[in-house]
Amino acid sequence: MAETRARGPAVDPLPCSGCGKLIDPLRAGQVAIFDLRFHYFCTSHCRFAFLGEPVPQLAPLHPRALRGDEPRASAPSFPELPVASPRPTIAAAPLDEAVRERTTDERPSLDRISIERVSGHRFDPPARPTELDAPIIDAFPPVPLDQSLPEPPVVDDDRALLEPLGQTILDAGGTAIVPFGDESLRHEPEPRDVGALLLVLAIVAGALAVALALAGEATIVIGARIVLAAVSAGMLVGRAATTPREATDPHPAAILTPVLTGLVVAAWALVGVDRSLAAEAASLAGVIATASAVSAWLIESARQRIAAERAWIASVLSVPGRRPIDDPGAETAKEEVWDLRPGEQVQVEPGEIVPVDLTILSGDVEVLPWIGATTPVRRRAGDPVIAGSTVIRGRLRGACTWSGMDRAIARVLLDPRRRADALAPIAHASRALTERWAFAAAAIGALSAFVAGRSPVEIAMVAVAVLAALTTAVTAAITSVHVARGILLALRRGIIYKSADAWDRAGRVTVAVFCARGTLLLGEPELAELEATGSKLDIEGILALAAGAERTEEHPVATAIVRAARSRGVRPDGVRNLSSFPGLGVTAVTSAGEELCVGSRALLLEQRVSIAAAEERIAELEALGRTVVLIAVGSRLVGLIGLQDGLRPGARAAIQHLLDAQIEPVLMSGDARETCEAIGRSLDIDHIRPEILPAHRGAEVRRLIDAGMSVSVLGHASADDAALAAADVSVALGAAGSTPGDFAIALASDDVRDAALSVALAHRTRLEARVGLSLSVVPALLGAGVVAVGLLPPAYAPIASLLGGIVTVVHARALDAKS
Ligand SMILES: Nc1ncnc2c1ncn2[C@@H]1O[C@H](COP(=O)(O)OP(=O)(O)OP(=O)(O)O)[C@@H](O)[C@H]1O
Ligand SMILES: [Zn+2]
Repeated sequence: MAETRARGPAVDPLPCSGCGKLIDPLRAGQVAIFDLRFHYFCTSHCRFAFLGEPVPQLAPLHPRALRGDEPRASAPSFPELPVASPRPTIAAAPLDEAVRERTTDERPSLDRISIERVSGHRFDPPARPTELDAPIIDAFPPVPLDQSLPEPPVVDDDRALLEPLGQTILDAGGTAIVPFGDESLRHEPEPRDVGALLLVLAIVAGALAVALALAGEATIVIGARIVLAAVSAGMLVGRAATTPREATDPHPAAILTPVLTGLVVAAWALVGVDRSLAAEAASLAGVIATASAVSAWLIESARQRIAAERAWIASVLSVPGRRPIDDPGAETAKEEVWDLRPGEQVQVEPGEIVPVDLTILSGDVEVLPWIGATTPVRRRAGDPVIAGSTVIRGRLRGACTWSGMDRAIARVLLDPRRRADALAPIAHASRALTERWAFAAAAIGALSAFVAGRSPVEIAMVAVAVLAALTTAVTAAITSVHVARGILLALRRGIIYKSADAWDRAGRVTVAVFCARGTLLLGEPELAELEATGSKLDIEGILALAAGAERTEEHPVATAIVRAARSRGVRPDGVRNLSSFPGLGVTAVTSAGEELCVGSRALLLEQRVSIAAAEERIAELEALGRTVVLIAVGSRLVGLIGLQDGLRPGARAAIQHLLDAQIEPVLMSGDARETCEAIGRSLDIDHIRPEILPAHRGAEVRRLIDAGMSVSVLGHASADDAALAAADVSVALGAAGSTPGDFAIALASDDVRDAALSVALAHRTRLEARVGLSLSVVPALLGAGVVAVGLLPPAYAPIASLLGGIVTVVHARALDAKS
């Protein structure tokens, strides 16, 4: 499935709102929201045509000039011509200057995309502790969850546009722009419009059917009410038949069944002798139809914002790619292409959006690493970059890893077959509730009415009322609204869930294990202490031996020691017979022929070196959070080195996010217990797993899982692979877009806060989804119960359910407003 549909999200073509020509909505040149509806246009011309506004003085648009591949000097006849970047450019707030610099000779252009991002929260570059003895302090105060999310795109229905979202796709030829083409298609109403109209009619007719109860109980009145209810039902059937079904909608039959059976029961009651029962049945039919229509309208309004944001992201992702040309002297790459596939090479120029997930092959670039990111980061060869990132500086050449619907962002957000809001277990469960369990509840209601000895018509009314109360559009789809919001909130931080299931598991995590080095710690320790423990060697001699032993090692500890020797002008000793013990240290033979051992206490104990003399000092340093490396020559301890690693920015905030979500943070490290405890104290982590050898990390994680916990592991691909692979939920920093990892959650950033947020957010949204479902189901169940035991007439069940639906949607929209 690696290379399905490389052309990007596949969507049915829609007519351009300006000229009517059929276009792919995801590649529309311009997208705008008017009157709460999306409009797609081939070009800005079409947009002006649609708005009935004059086209600004762009004069004869010359496609070649528009493409910007002709030097400005050679187009003197179009002095006012805005030179459009051939592809969308996202100007992010903090980088405005960078982009402006590049385009100073360009006037603000209509065709150039420019989505202003409101910069909510900015990350500053990680601060390195300068003082070696600096205490472990967090460079950043905890960021409250709510505050840390950047602002969403502005969706304004007041003709202030969600400014042009796509970019004109121009033919290379000369006649690409057809400003006013086929007018005949222009006012063709869209299915969604028809659906909205039918809903309004259904509500009006249904409400009339109920209101006419005031006109008494004459057969003719009851008959008229049933007819009105039938009209209302007809509108709902018509809407179901004409409006395309959302992936998160329940089967229309489930929603329509109570509406239609309500009518049948009313008609049945009408032929009976009991006039007031017939009136009640007519009311019930009217209430059900009205409630059903209102519920459909409510859910539409609840998902309006996420739908807009989703469409916005889809449109940003719809950019063409470019294959690099092999002639290195050439200025620009070849034609724009839509069919990039995994493995192919891609070239992205500064200012352009990355069209596919890729791994950088060459180029040292600065990018905004995801859609909506506000802080540029540096990426080099070997780093993954996801589609939707914007290259700020430097030309990027990469190998496509995922394209089309397989792109990291598209997978759970846009692909109808993988959308998390349709497939998440909780969304599935609420649809199943309306599609199946509601029928069981109706049967139970009918049974209790039967036991109470009520008439067949009454029994049928109770059954229909219970069914109608539980099968509402709000109940069926509200959880998917919450899930979608969670996915979108996460995307705004570059957090990518692999699947609906991964999101769900993340929401159930109880323990978050940090692979300490590089995740909570900077992974760049500095030499803080260098001490001799005997009189055999001076400190320079000790450092020379240690550096000699470590000079071929790649461990951060080794790098720190070699670096310290170099900066002090100490020449590493020419040691031989190096052998390295992962997670412990190294042994060797000194140039003088003595046995040398550089490493942790565990290594020295294994080599039968007594460390009793220095025990106290070691404990002292470890209590400060130092990694203590011991040096022994000829089985005697000669010296020790204290290394100080700093906390990564945001480490404390990351822990706070977890604690807030009631997830227990665990520090897993190869370091000594005392050291880990010191780090744990400074971060508020109680649960420490120290002195775990690299080879044992997977087993350690499995042990936690066996103890009944749901474990996520937060770490880096390759460095922490063993632990990540064993986790219930693996969270890989900086891995979004890369191929090899099969992580439940991949981050586009390298920020440990985002790693913590990825599980905390899933927790929070999962909880919100459950609250939403309860708000909708509990009143419905109460109403159904009251009606089933005969305390109130049957119509009260759908009414209670409708009130619940209103509260549910108010809750969802309040959360929207907050996020
Ligand atoms: N090359 C080395 N030289 C000296 N000591 C080493 C070396 N490699 C490991 N050690 C010692 O073993 C300990 C454990 O190392 P390991 O690589 O397992 O974890 P770590 O560096 O502490 O990272 P983490 O905190 O992520 O587990 C180190 O703290 C250090 O004391
Ligand atoms: Zn058009």
